[in-house]
Parts: sequence; C-alpha cells; structure tokens
Amino acid sequence: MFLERIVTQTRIDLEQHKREQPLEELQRRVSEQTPARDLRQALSSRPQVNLIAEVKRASPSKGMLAPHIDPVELACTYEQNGAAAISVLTEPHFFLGSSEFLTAIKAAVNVPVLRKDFIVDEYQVYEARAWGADAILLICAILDDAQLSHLLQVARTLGMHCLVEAHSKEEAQRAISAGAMIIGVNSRDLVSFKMNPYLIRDLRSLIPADRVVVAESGIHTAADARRLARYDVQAMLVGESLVVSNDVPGQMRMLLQGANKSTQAKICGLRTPEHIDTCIEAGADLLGFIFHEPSHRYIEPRQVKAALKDSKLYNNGASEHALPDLVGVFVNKEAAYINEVAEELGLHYIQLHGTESPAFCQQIKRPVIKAIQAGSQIDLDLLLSYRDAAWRILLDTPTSEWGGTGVTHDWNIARTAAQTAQILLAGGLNPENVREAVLHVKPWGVDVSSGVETNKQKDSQKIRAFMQAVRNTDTIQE
Ligand SMILES: O=P(O)(O)OC[C@@H](O)[C@@H](O)c1c[nH]c2ccccc12
Repeated sequence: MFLERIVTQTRIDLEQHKREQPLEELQRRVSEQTPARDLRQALSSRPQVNLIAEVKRASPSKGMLAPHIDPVELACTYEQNGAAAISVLTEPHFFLGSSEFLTAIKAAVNVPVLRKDFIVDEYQVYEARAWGADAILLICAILDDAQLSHLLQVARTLGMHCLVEAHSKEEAQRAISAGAMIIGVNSRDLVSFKMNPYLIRDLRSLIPADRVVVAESGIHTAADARRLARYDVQAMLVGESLVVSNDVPGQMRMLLQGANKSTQAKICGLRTPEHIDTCIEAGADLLGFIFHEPSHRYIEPRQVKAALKDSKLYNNGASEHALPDLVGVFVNKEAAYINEVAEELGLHYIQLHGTESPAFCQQIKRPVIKAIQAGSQIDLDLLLSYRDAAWRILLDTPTSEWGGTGVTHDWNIARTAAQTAQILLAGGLNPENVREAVLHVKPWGVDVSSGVETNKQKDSQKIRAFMQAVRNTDTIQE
C-alpha cells in the first residue's frame, strides 16, 4: 500500500539524515534562519479564495507530471501571478522532490513556502525550518493524536504554521481538537488514491469559523474553483493542473477568477430528471426544489429523490461536470419538518421564502438562504438582521404571492445590497437580461425560475441560454 510504503521509506531516510546531521547541528542552522513568513495571515488577510500553488514533478498516483520543470522559475511564475503561498514537495522517491528546491525557492520568492512531505518525527520539523520552510504539512492519517499535538507544538516554537490534512470527519475532528489553525481537506484518499471532490462540502460545516480551510487536490477547472467558493474556503491547493499546463499564468487566472470573480447560478423549481441533466450539463451551481404546495412548481420531497436517481449526470461520478448543490425552498414551514426533509434528501442549503425570523433560521441545520423582498427602498436593517443567521440573502421582487413572478425589481437597490451582503439576485431574470443584471448589481449569484420556462414548464433551451449568458458575462468581468 502506497501510504505505508512511503512512510517506511521516509523513516529509512530519516535515520540516515539523523546520522549525517545530528539534531543539535540542525538546531544551530535553524537559529540562523530569518523568522518564518506567516502562512495563516497570507491565507486569511483577503476575503477571497487564495491559491497555494504547488511545485511537484511527479506523484505516485499520476507518475511523471513535469519532470523537467525548473522549480525556481515555476515558483516565481506562481508568485508573479498571484499565488498566496508556494507548496514544495520535498519527498524524493515518489514525488521527485528535494530540499534544495525548497531552499532555492525560498530565496527567490516573498510569499510563505510550505514543506510538503510525510512528517512523522520532530527532526523533520527542524529540518524544514533549517531549509527555510515557513510552514509544514502534517497528515492526520499517518499521525496519532499525541504525535499530531507534539509536532504542532514543535512547529509553533519554531514560528511555523502547520497545514493539517484530513480526509474524513474523524480526521477533521482530530485536527480541530489538536488545535490546528489551518485545516486542509484532501479530496484524494492517500491510501486508495480515490478522489472525492465533494468531501469538502461534507466537512466544511464541522470546522469552526476561526480556522483557515484549504481545499486540496484535483482542482482543474473554473467550475471546480467556483464550487469551492461556495464552501467558503480560504484557499485551494493546486499542483497537477498547474505543473502540466503549458500556460501557467492562464491556468492560474482561470482558477482565481473561477473562485473569486464568477457568478453562482441557481436554477429553481426543477421537477424532472431531464431538466436536472440540462442544468448540470450547462454548468448550474445550485438546483432549487420548491416545497411550497400552492406553487405550480411544487414537488413532493420523495419525488426529488426519484428525479435525482433518474438523472444520468447527477449519478455519474466520473462526469466531467462539477455537480451542483441542492437547495430546498420552503415557505413558513416548521423547523423540525424542514430539517427532516433536508436530512432525508441530503439537501445542502435551505431557502426560506416566507416571514421566517433570524432566530428561526438558526434552528435550521443547513446553511440558510433567506429571501427578502426588495421594495422601493432597500431595508438594510432587515438585511443586516440576518447577517449571523443566514448564509446568503436572496433578493426577490415584492409580490402578494411568494415570489417567482417573473417581474424584476430596482437593480439600483440590489446593487446597494450587494455591497453590504453576499446576495443572490432573483426576480424576473431571463437569458436576455441576466447579463445586464450581473454587470450592474455584481451579485454573488443569480437565481432564475420563470425566466427559463415556457408555459409554466422548464425549457431546456432557455436553461442553456441563461447559463451561457451568465458564463459569458463572467469572462468579461474582471
Ligand atoms: O496535484 P493536485 O491534484 O492539484 O493536488 C495537490 C496536492 O493537494 C497534493 O499534492 C497533496 C495533497 N496532500 C498531499 C500529501 C502528500 C503529498 C501530496 C499531497
């Protein structure tokens, strides 16, 4: 098994390093280093998804990736194009890394440099610092609680932060309990190499707000990056898709834009597997299901399960499409009922479209999208009253009904709101006007229902046209 083999090899190397250079000598070299650069600050000082760009020539899962890259040149390209930190593989046998790469890169860039390796002994922590590393990776899967705490402690005394990597709920809990301030969620299982890009969605809510969260592995497209932005991570760690690219600056721009500059699109009121497939194919980010009986878009919760089961793309794990998140829309229902449906269907977000209070929102065991009616005047106080209780605010056109009327509201008001909160713009959007709406309001996301219908039924062509208009607008928005 790979992980076992690599740890065994690491221990053999470690003994040799210890013989060649006793700890005391290493410690002397450590004392000659300038203070470590602050990785935590580099990842949390800006309210955006930062990029940790990795220098990696090969990997055991993919074999040779870029055996001839010049590590220093690549790291400089990373820094010039907006990387917040550089991760350097130093493991020599399986990843073709080296301590020399790290030391040379550290001397050439001004951002924090992370030693990416299989650290199992405090000697390697001193070694990292002596080489110039500002931070180290600690992998929960190869450390017990005592080792994890001890290595965190040693790193702390040397002024280094640790990226503590988890691949399950249990490991995330262990990282949190050990006091890790930067927690990485690795989509790749280091034992089987199997990818689970959706692990971050499951683990994110377990991690307290004062920790920095890093999504790791398998991040290739703008859609991958846009998806991560929905989980409020502070950074993405990317190796392969950068090192194999023949346009590294372009690839970096695409990922950073995908995460930070593109518009999240929610298609609401879905009822059939065909339309779900259309949405996925067209790159929708959120799928909404209406659990409000008076609506013509009402769907019984158990029908959602069946529709998702019959959707070809939703169940195709190998699909090239980033799967959307599921949103259940409720109007003045009991919290217990909402929580039950959320659990039963595996909904990721709950949209509350009635007169639910902030206190009510807090009873919901999923992040809440709270719909607010955008009147002739923006009620900023109302909006702010949901700041702690709601994950996002959806601004809809005021109606005597409950929404979904196809009528737009004043986008100047929405624009002001979008400067105060992360909003989903809704109300009368359609393939023709969404571009102008996005450019004017600059919302976090857009929501559409009647604008992609014909005779009160979803229309695949309109869904595609809507999504295309949103994505085309993204590319011109810098
Ligand atoms: O190359 P990718 O798929 O973008 O992944 C980068 C990084 O997450 C990956 O290299 C990694 C994550 N955790 C590790 C632990 C050891 C070695 C390598 C890793």
